Amino acid sequence: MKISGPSLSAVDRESDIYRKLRETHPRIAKKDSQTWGSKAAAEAAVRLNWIDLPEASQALLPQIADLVAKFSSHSRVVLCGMGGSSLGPEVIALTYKKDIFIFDSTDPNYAQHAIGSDLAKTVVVVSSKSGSTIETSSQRALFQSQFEKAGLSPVDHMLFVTDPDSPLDIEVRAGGYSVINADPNVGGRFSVLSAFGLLPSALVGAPIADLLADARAEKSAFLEEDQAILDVAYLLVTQAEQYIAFTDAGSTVPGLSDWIEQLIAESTGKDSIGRLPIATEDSPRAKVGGSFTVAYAGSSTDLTVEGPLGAHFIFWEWVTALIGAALKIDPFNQPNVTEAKEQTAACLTEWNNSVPVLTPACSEKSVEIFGDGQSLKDALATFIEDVKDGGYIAIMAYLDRRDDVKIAELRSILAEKSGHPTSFGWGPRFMHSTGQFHKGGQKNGSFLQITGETSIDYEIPGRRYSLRTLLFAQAIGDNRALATRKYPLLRLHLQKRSAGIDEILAAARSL
Ligand SMILES: O=P(O)(O)OC[C@H]1O[C@H](O)[C@H](O)[C@@H](O)[C@@H]1O
Repeated sequence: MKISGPSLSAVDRESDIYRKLRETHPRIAKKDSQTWGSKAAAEAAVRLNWIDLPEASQALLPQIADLVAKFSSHSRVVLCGMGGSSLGPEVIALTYKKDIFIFDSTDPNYAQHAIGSDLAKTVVVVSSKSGSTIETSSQRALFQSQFEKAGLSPVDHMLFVTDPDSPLDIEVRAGGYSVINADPNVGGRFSVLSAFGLLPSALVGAPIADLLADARAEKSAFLEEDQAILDVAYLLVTQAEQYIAFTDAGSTVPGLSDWIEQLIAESTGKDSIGRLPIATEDSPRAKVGGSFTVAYAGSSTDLTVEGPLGAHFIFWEWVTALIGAALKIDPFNQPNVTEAKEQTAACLTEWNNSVPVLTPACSEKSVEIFGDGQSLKDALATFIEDVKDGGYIAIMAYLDRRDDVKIAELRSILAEKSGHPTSFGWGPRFMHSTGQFHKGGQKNGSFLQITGETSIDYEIPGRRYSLRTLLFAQAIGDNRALATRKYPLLRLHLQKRSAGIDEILAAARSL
C-alpha cells in the first residue's frame, strides 16, 4: 500500500501511542484475544479469523465456482443483506464495473426495483451471518413469495450465505436450497474476504482470486514492514479527534468509503470516544468542519492511501483493530445496533403492526415538519443553530436510493451552511454503519430524519406487518432511541417524494 500526504510529517514514531501500536501489531497477527483488554477478550476470541481469510478463503474457490456454474443461466443478480453482508460485494462490483442490485433497504419503492420485471432471469443471494437480521429475513420472505407468485421455484432462484447452524442455515438446507457457510469466527463487518464478499462478487464475474491474492500480498508486506500501516493508524488516532472524511473522487476503488464507513463507525463508535467516518463527494467538500481527510488517489487530502481493492480490505480491517487497541475499545461488538432493533420491535407492538396517524407540528407544501420551526426554512435554520460546538449533523433518508438519490445533495449543502461535518445515510442501511456511532460515539450529533410516503407496499409473508410499516417502525424506533438522549432531532416527512425533496433542497440552499 502506498501512503502519502502532508499529515505524515505529524507522525511521531517515538510517542507512547506509536509504541502501543507497534506492540499491538504482532499481537493481532498472532490472534491474541487479550489485545483489546480483558473485557473484550471473550468476543475477540470468536471474532479474529478475518486475519486468516486472505489465505484461508482460497479453499472456498472451488465451491464458489460450482455455485456460479449452477446459477450461470441467470443474468441478473440481487443481493439481500445489510451492513458487512452487502457493502463488501457493493464496492467489489463497483470497482470491477459489474452489475449487482444491492437490496439493503425496507423501503417498498426500492423493493419494487429489487424485484424488477424479469424474475425468471433473476438469482437472489440472501446473505446473513446471524440469519436473524429483520431487513434480510423480510427481503428473503418477499422474494420467496414473488418467485412463487410468478410460477417459479424459489430453490432454483435463491441461494444463501450464512454461518453454519444458524437458524437460517438449518431451515434453508432442509428446504433444499443451495447454501455456502462462512467462517463463524469472523464478524459481519470484517467478512468481505469470506463467502459473504466472495460469492455474490463471483456471481457477477468479479475476479475474486485476484482480490485474495492482493490481500495476501498486502498482509505479507505489512507484516514484514510495519511503518505504513502503523503511520495510518497513528494519524487516525491522533490527528482526527472525531471526524475522518473519506472521498472516492478520482479513485480506482469507488464505493470503498461506504465500506470503510461501516467498518470504522461500528467498530469504534462506542464508549463516547470513536472516530466518525464521513463519505464525501470530493476533497474540498471533505475538509468542511475540519475533518481529517483521506483519499485513495491524488494529493489534495491530508492522507492518500493507494493500492488494489483486496489490499485495501485487509489493510483497513487491520488499521481498525489497531485503532481499537489505541483507543482501548472493543472493536468487535456493536451494543447500540441492538438498541435500535429493540425500539423498532417496540413500535411494531405498540402500533399493533400498522403505522398510526402521526401528526406533524406543522406542514409546508409537500413536507410535514416533526420538530421546531414554523416553516421548512425556519426548521432547518433552528436545527443548524442547535448543532453543538465541535458537533456533527447526521442526515438519515429512509427513501429510495435510486429514485430519490437527489436528496443526497443535502449533505454538502448543510455541511457548507452549518460549517459542521455532515454525514448522509440511507435508512435503514446506515443503522448497520454510522447508526452505532450516533448512539455510542461522542455525544454531539444533531439528527435529521427524512421519511416519505410510499407509492406501493408489500406484505411480508410470515409477518403481521408490511414493508412500509417496518420501514416506519425503524425510523420512529431510531428517532426514539435518539430522543431519549435529548439530541437535536428533526424529522421531515415527504407527502410527495419528488416535490418534497426539491422543496427541502431549495429551503436548505436559501439558508
Ligand atoms: O449478516 P447479519 O447477521 O445479517 O448482520 C448484518 C450486520 O448487522 C450488524 O450491523 C452487525 O454489526 C454487522 O457487522 C453486520 O454486518
